[in-house]
Amino acid sequence: MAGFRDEDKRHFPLQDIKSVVELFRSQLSCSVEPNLALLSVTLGYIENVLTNNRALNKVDSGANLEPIFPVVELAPVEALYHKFVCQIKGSVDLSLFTHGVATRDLVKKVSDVIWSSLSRSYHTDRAHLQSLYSYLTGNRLDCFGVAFAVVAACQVLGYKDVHLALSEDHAWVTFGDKGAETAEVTWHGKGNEDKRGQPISVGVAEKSWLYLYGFPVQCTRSMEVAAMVSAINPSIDSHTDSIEMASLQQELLWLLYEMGHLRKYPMALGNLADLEEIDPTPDKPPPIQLFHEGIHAGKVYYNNQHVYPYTYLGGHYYRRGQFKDALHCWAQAANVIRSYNYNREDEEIYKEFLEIAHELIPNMLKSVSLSTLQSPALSPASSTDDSSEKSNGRSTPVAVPLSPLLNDPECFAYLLQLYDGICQWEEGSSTPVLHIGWAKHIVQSINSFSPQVRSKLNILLIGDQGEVLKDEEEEEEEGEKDKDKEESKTEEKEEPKKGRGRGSKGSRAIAKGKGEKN
Ligand SMILES: CC1(C)CN=C(N2CCN(c3ncnc4sc(CCF)cc34)CC2)S1
Repeated sequence: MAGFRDEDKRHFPLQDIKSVVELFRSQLSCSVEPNLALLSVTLGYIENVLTNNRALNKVDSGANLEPIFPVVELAPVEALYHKFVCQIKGSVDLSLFTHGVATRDLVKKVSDVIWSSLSRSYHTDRAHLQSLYSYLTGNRLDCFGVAFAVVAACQVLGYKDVHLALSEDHAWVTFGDKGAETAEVTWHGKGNEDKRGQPISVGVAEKSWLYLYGFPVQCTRSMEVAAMVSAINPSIDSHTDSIEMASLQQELLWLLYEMGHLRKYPMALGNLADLEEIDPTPDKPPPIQLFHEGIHAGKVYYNNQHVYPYTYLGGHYYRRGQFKDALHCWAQAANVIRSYNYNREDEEIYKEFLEIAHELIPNMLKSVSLSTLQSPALSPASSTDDSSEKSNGRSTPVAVPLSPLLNDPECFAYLLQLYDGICQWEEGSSTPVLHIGWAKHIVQSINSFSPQVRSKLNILLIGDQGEVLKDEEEEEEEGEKDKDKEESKTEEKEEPKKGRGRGSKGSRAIAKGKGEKN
């Protein structure tokens, strides 16, 4: 694996965002695959300068201290790259391994080399530990960074078959013919024994979200570049982001988007959409389109087993006050999680649903109730008919109608689908999901809706082919008829009830407001 080629060197010294984008463009455009180690060192170097809140790299522009983009010389980047190459080639005796595709022993050996060179103790969940710059200058990597470093090291050793596999909260590698083999190369979460060297099969069999039912993002080299760009962390501290670093990430994600490398990467599309929501780039597709492209990718390439595309969009609608659309997204997210069994390593997605149910939805219900109370039509001071004021000197209490959201049966149906999905997630799981705190919020949320709406609900039974099996009224009418027939009917053996959950032919219920169009 050679270092920077001449056409790459001409971009140095990097002076601004544009020069970094052009370096990435030339690395991604040429016939030889992009050099993961070189690009990761370059990004890590820039991130380190722009997010270290040392005053020295800031120019006092009067109003506030503006960090200036660092000048990145070729020499220090190439020096760090060669340090990586020497360490990897010096630790792996390739004569012990077959040429061509990698073996499990090779992958495990590379993982051991990275693992054993990490510093003894450091906080692994800190920021800026994702790049090879962090590894080479501080011997520290987070769990994603270890997996990425293993893939970059295998690239240095000449193995083109070793690739990064990404779930929504874990990373591992694929290798061998057609990338058919899998191996753990890093740890996951806290207090879990690492399974490095083992294939992924058990996690998939357990139906845990962490392994996405065997539908992870299988990266190409360009998607591994997208992963390192997605992993950029612009935060200087918990309250401040480096504008330059966020802007660099945004422009690199647009480069990758335009080259088609985000097409099968829902989370990177979500990252770009979030950045665009904060600071829109002129003449680019709007965030809403990117979020929907992420959902579409999840459906087309990953059997709709990914949850984050729906919670990315749900968060976007929530922040814009489009609460019905947010509820619909969260119901669809729950519809994905229902097919999994909860496992102790799935805490991240548990926390996601907990925040939706215990913070976002209560805040939403509170805010729509408050806005109704404060709406001009209702506040006595501004009411047109102030006769009540004159007659008894006190305004007569005005019956406060519930906000449209709380009168909308579809919103109520989405709320029920959200909770039903979480309940089904728990069914058959080794670890419980719900506790009494959930019940409190479920009752509070359901009670926020008007009694009328809650009575208007109509459950349509939809078969696996999408046909309407029957709705409640039909069911009631049939119930009447059945009673009449019961006497005459001889006992017949009932069809065994079809199971529920993934892959079963069981019907599913769709809750709609009465009289809704189908
Ligand atoms: C809807 C959300 C809560 C917003 N941000 C989210 N994420 C931020 C970005 N994330 C990611 N973005 C790109 N690629 C990856 S690979 C991976 C698993 C560890 F390797 C995580 C992740 C994780 C999820 S999900």
